[in-house]
Formats: sequence, structure tokens, C-alpha cells
Amino acid sequence: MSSHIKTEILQGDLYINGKWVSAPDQSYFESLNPATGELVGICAAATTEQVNEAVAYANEAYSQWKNTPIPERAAYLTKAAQLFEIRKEELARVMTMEMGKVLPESLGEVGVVIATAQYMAGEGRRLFGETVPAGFPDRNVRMVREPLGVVACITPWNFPVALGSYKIFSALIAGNTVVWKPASEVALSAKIFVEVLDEAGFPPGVVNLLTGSGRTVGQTLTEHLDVKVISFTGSTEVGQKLAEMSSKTLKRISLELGGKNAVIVLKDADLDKAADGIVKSAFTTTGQRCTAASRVIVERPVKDLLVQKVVDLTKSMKIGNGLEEGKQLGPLVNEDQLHTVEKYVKKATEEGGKIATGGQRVKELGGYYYEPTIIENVKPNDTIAQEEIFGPVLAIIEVDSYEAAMEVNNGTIYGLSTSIYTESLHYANRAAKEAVSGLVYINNGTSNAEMGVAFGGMKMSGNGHREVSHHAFDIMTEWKSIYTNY
Ligand SMILES: NC(=O)c1ccc[n+]([C@@H]2O[C@H](COP(=O)([O-])OP(=O)(O)OC[C@H]3O[C@@H](n4cnc5c(N)ncnc54)[C@H](O)[C@@H]3O)[C@@H](O)[C@H]2O)c1
Repeated sequence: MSSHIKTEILQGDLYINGKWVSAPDQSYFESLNPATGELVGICAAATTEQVNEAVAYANEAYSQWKNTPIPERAAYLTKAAQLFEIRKEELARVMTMEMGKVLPESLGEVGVVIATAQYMAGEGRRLFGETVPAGFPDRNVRMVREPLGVVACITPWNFPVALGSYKIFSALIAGNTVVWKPASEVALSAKIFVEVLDEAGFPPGVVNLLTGSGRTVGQTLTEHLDVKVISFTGSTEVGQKLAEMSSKTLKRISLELGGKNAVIVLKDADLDKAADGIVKSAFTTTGQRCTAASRVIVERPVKDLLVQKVVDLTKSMKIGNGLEEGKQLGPLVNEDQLHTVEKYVKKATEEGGKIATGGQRVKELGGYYYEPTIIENVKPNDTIAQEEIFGPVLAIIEVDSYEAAMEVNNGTIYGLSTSIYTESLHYANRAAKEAVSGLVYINNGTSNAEMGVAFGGMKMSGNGHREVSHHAFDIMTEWKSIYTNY
């Protein structure tokens, strides 16, 4: 392994009812650095009993927390935002060590956590109800938003803390209590996140952290009668399982799932801007983003020139350990993900794809590095044009018209993000209307969410819920209608 940046071995415990507790049978799993193979630390694997205990404490804490005035709840979030600022560098470094994204990206992610805490602290003041004209004399009718109870947040490894912050802060400001199950790959990042919340002084039981196996922790939470909401971000496959399991208790489930996002490039587009947007959205986070561009759908007359520009930019990217300055592309998260990428690239060439650049592991770096890869001659129904790869692999598909491009764009099971590059107002507006995806970008890559703007996907990319904005309260609250005869 090439880069040996020495660190102390960290330990992650569970956080239940305001206390750090170890796994009772001392069962700890390892967190490994995908850039070096070194041990970053060890983390407690929660037992079923501990999951039940955490839910019981969260349920107990709920009766107080839901009656805590919103400005007071907001004050805890504001305090947390200040404390995250102090631990920003430390948290970002641990994220980079655990899952490989380059340090500037990790720092940016902690920035998102801070912005989310501040945003939700403010948004709490706007948890408005409605008054409705009454149908009878001497009566008023109003509707109020009420919290639901214990919210279980289950998150993936690719955004170790930002996705937790979307869920946890919207749940808390609305008056719910939280049990968080982060992905095992990033359990130590989650631990630091919760240490900050602990220091911010949230009352015991309001926030709980359970690390460990998705099967044990995730399943127990999903089937638990006292868990009222499952807020999940992850793969479509696991999301489907959770939806099935949670149906037994009829709990609310919010699913943010996979994507197969495309950049459409029409022949009138500014190709330099398009190439820049494509490379950034295809290879940032080593392609391991739900909104990563994994298909380019380009009009035939500009295909060669566009591919040339995209390949040139891709070849200039600096691959390496994300803790080293100037690196733009880190390793894949683990060996499984590396093998998945290798398998897809092989399949693509078997199906007729032609590698324009990349297509190999970066063996000399050790770690789980894979070259950013561009594959031409891809047909719309080829495997790499249909399935989510979650790695630095971009398929180029040629078409003869805007209409054909949109048909290809919409021709997958996913519907998270669509981008189009064009100078035409006509086609830009048609794309905004015709793309079946929760996010549409015009003259911008596929991956660029802003605070306060609803985030989520259509079709198999989600089940219709939206995070980040005030629409998150449609997940975290339910309506109560009150009739008063006076
Ligand atoms: N739409 C979005 O907002 C968004 C954002 C980021 C990532 N993602 C998706 O996440 C996926 C990558 O992340 P991942 O590999 O961590 O996803 P994953 O679905 O494998 O795991 C997500 C979480 O679910 C847990 N889990 C796994 N199996 C479980 C089970 N049987 N029961 C309960 N919980 C279980 C995991 O431990 C983890 O915490 C990609 O598909 C990506 O598109 C979506």
C-alpha cells in the first residue's frame, strides 16, 4: 500500500440515552482505510437487545421533547452548528480515511451539515399550520403539524454525515426523537457527529446511535412497533426490502434510492461547459454518488468532439489518497465495490462498448483505486446503461435527435437526476417538463443540490418523499385537524 499516513486507532461505541456504551459481548468490527488498507478504528456492533433499548429510551424522551418549544429545540441545533465548525477538520479527515473521498469534498460535506443545522433551526419557526373556512356558524377549523415519535434514520456510506444531518435535524426540529443507524463503513464519522450533538446538550434519549449490521439493526428498527418513521437513503434493493418489512407495522417510510443519471448534450451546446459539467458529475466522489452522471446522451454530429474534450479533462485528473493535497479522485470504498466496477466494465466491452479512456485498476497506488473510465458505443439497453454501477464509469450513447435523447434518458427504472446542455430555450424547457426525474439541471451537471430545495427522485429512485427543504416535514410530521365550536 502506497500512502502511509499514521493515525491513532479510533474506537466507536453506541450512544444510547445520552451515554456511550460498548457492545455487551465486546463484538467490534473494523473500519479500514480504502486508500491504504490500514485500520482506522473499531466500532461496536449493536445487539437486538440494544436496539430495543435505544428505541425504548427514544420513546420515553419523546414525551418531553415534543413539548419543548421550537425555539428551544432550534437552540440545540444552532449550538451544534457552532460545534461542528470547531471539529470540521477532524471530522472531515476521518471521513476521508473511512471511505476515501478527497479532503476538500469531506470538508464541503461538513459544511453541508452546518448549513442543514442552521437551515432547520430557522425552518422550525415556519412549521405553520392552516386555518380553513368553517362550514358552520360559530366554529373555527385549524390544522396543525404534529411530530410522530421515534424516527429511525438509516443512511449509506457515500455521504457519511450530510445524509444523517438531513434526516436527523428535520426529525428533531419537528419534535421527534431519533435512532440513527449509519453504514458500517463510516461508523467512526457517525460517532464524531454524535459526539457533537452530545456536546450540544440534547437531552438523553433524544438522539441515539446504533452501529452494526444492517440486518440486525436495520431489521429490528423496521419491524419495531414504537418506531413511527423509517427515513432511509441507500440502494433500491435494500429500500425495497425495508418497505416490505415495515409494511407489517404500517409505519411511514421515506426512501431515497439509487440513480442512473444522464447528461443530454444537444448539438448546439457549449461543449466546453458540457465537458466540464460531465466530468465533475461523473467522477466527483469517484462516481459514488446517487446523482453521479453515468450516461452521456449526445447528438451524433458533436459526439466525437465532446468525447475528446471529456477524455482530455478526465486524463488530467489527479488520483490518489484523499488526504494528500491536490488529489481529485480517491479510491472506491472497498474491495467489493472495486470488483463491481471491474465486472461492469468487462460486461460493457463484451456487449460492444469501446473504452475511450481508463478501464483498469491503478495498481501502483495499492488501495482500491480504479481509473476514471469512459466507454463509447454503448446502446441504451446495454447493462452499463441500465444498472447503477456506483463507480467512476461513464457510458456514451449517441442519438439523432432531442426526442431520441429524452426517450433514452427516461428509459431506465430510475428517475433521480437529468441534465441537459443546450442553448435552445425550446429544448431546455421541454427537457424540464419531459424528464421523469426529481431533479433537472439545465446547463449544469447532474449533481449539485442546494439548501432549501426539495431533494429526491421519481420512479425506483424513491417513493415520492423529498428531503432538505421544508417538504421534509411531510416525512417528519403528520396533520391533525381541530374543530372548535365557540
Ligand atoms: N437518493 C439519494 O438521496 C441517495 C444518496 C446517497 C446514496 N444513495 C444510494 O445508496 C447506495 C449506496 O450506498 P450503500 O451501499 O450504503 O447502500 P445500502 O442500501 O447497501 O445500505 C444503506 C444502509 O442500509 C443498511 N442496510 C443494508 N442492508 C440492510 C437490511 N437488510 N436491513 C436494514 N438495513 C440495511 C446499511 O447498513 C446502510 O446503513 C446507492 O444505491 C446510492 O444511489 C441514494
